[in-house]
Amino acid sequence: MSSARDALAARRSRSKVTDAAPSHEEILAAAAVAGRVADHSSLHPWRLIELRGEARARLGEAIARAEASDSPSTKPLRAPLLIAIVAARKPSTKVPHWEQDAVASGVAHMLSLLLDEAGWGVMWRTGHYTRSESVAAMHGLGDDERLLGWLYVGGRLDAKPGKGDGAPKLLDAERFVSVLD
Ligand SMILES: Cc1cc2nc3c(=O)[nH]c(=O)nc-3n(C[C@H](O)[C@H](O)[C@H](O)COP(=O)(O)O)c2cc1C
Repeated sequence: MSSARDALAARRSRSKVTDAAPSHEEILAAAAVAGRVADHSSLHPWRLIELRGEARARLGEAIARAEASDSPSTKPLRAPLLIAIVAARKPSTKVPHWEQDAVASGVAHMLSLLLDEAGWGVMWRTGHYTRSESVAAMHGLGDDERLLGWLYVGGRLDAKPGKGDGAPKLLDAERFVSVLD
């Protein structure tokens, strides 16, 4: 098992994946760990929805309705498994929605990292239709739930030499970190 530092330094998004996909049990195991992110008042303001098989085609139809298009979108078919990230806002006088959404986003990043570390290809995707009514209805979202997009998950293609097979470059953190004293 790699350290969190090593896993994050090596992580990269994979836009093209094969038809292999992690099982529901693997997603449950990864979600149990991803849900360990800091969570103000432990509200657990998130949930995940796995879209497999025909559900991806139904999402394509919902996207078409959002776009007033005659033909279903084929975008959801780009991976065998889509994991919808839902910010499930809970009633709280102490924790505002933006803090709750930060927790849901954190869970998605951690889940993405864990799946990448386990050898799967992952890419977080959205679109201008992400918060459309038809897409919300297709997922069965409640009034206090908002989609943050989908993790597209599948098997990794063999890396072509020289293409995406090296360690990603780390950021020049001096640009993003300042000090007040
Ligand atoms: C909330 C969110 C939504 C995103 N939506 C898209 C998207 O719709 N299309 C896309 O090409 N990349 C999208 N990205 C960016 C990719 O997931 C990925 O991070 C980016 O291509 C950079 O690659 P890297 O993760 O290997 O550094 C999104 C990322 C986040 C966090």
